[in-house]
Amino acid sequence: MAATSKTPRIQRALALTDEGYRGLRRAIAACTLTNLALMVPFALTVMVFGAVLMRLTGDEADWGGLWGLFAAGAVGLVVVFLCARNDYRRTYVTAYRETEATRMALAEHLRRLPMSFFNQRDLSELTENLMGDVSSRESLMSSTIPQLVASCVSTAVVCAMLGFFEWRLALCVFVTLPVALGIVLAARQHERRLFERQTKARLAASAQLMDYIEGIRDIRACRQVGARSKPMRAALGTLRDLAMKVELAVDVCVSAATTVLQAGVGITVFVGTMLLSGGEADVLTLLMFLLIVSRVYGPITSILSQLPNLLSLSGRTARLRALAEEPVAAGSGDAAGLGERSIELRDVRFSYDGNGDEVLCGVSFTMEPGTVTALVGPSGSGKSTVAKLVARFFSPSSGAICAGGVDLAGLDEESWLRNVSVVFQDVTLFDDTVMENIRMGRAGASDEEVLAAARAAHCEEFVDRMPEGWGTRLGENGARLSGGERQRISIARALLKDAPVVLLDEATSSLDPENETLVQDALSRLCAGKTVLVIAHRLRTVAGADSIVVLDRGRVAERGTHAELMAAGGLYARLVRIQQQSLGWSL
Ligand SMILES: Nc1ncnc2c1ncn2[C@@H]1O[C@H](COP(=O)(O)OP(=O)(O)OP(=O)(O)O)[C@@H](O)[C@H]1O
Repeated sequence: MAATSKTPRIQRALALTDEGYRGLRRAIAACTLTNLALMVPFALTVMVFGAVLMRLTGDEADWGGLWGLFAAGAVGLVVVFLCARNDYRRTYVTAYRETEATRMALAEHLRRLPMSFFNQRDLSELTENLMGDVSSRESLMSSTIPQLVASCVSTAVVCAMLGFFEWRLALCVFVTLPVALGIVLAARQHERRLFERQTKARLAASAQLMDYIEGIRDIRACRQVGARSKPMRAALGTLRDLAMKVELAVDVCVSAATTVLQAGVGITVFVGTMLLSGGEADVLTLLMFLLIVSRVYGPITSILSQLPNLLSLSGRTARLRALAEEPVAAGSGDAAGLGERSIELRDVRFSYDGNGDEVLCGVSFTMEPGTVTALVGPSGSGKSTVAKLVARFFSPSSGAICAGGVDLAGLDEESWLRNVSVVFQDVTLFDDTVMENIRMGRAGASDEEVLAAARAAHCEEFVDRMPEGWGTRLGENGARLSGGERQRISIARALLKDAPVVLLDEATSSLDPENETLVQDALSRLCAGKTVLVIAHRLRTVAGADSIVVLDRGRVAERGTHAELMAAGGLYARLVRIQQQSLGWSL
């Protein structure tokens, strides 16, 4: 969907795919054809009307010709039906297909963006982009743009035909059109600003709603129902006020333009009567013009009422374009085999917002292949951030993380991630079956392999209690699972993936002591012979690590084995002592 310099302007303006742009052109042609075909029955009606009028005024009517006109009318109706069917297929089918293609392309593009992008963007904003903005474009593609262009073409044809009959009356019919258009165009800047404010207010309101719904449990627990609903009420109030302002502005503008346009009827009657009384036009011509005026003003009025929406589309498509053109994560190198080599952090610095406070300030250490490195330190010292950088979810602001001497920044993100199994604190689950949620660890794994991994992670015990066992759907983000059950699913995924690098961030923090012992056993099997980075607050679980790195405020404070660090009597020894005192255990 990303545009190039050769992309036609309209395609770029509407953020269309190549196929969508071709479809839109075909839809416009089909719609124009329908509008022109619709003129045939109308022209025949005028001709029949003329013939009947001749009979009424005493002239000899040509009945044979009249029957011919009726027959042509019947054929015309069939042609109109066929054109309308083709028109429907082209416009609606094209719009719906393009909507689907755009959403899929954007979702796929989002998947390839660096994680830092999601740190700066709200989920509700992205949802609005993918659903609201694309839907608005769909409705304009299906029910506005083709009809608008077709109406302009057919109006121009009618204008030329009328000019051929009687140019002065034709001028009267259309003299008000430029003024009406001018009113709509003059108001567009004001309306565009209002539309933009309305979009911002909608985003703010949906962010407030999402916050409120996600936090409902805590709001109730803290008895904050009234207080927390205030910002949501304010955001919804702003949205309501802006919606009314937009409606009012559009309505006033369209009503004024339509009234000016309709004045053309009065002008046509006035000038027509003058011409008739002066003998410069006959009754038939005047009646024909009045008939036609009523026919052409309908589509023009609908164009005028649709124009404000069309003019507001530019803001929405600009957001779609910006999203589609967001640069994907850099690096394309193949990471095959690098997971089996040593992983080295070289003076890594990192801040989440790119230029704010540094979370890591020059971290350096090496993880040898097949060894366990434990990362410990006070809360907020940057342990999880290191794990995320090794997984390449983010890239260091400076310094480098190298596998086998190759900088991860130059590698294709997905290629590197094939080397890495992660079990993090926050487990993401999908609204799918237990089986498929575990199979995410390795797409294409057989049912037997999935079940073996699940059993090794001790998932069986809670899955057996579920109504449909392994086929039970987990609900949105695994809503029906406890924290410990979610972690066991995550461990099962990692076991199934069986990658050479394993990142464990508080992998057993939500488990009770009995389950923790069982899962530790599964984790030992997962980690055997792998390069492991383990983060755990309970220091006894990392005492056996080959190397322990102690982080403090984004810096490596100490490094060594458990015995060395205890002997050194530094931060690690102090943390161990505090835990011993609070938990009453000893090593
Ligand atoms: N997505 C984020 N955006 C901005 N800042 C973040 C983000 N994630 C973490 N931080 C900040 O980075 C710092 C380090 O966080 P990190 O999660 O790495 O610490 P940690 O040592 O793993 O903490 P804990 O032991 O409590 O899990 C913290 O000050 C935190 O507020």
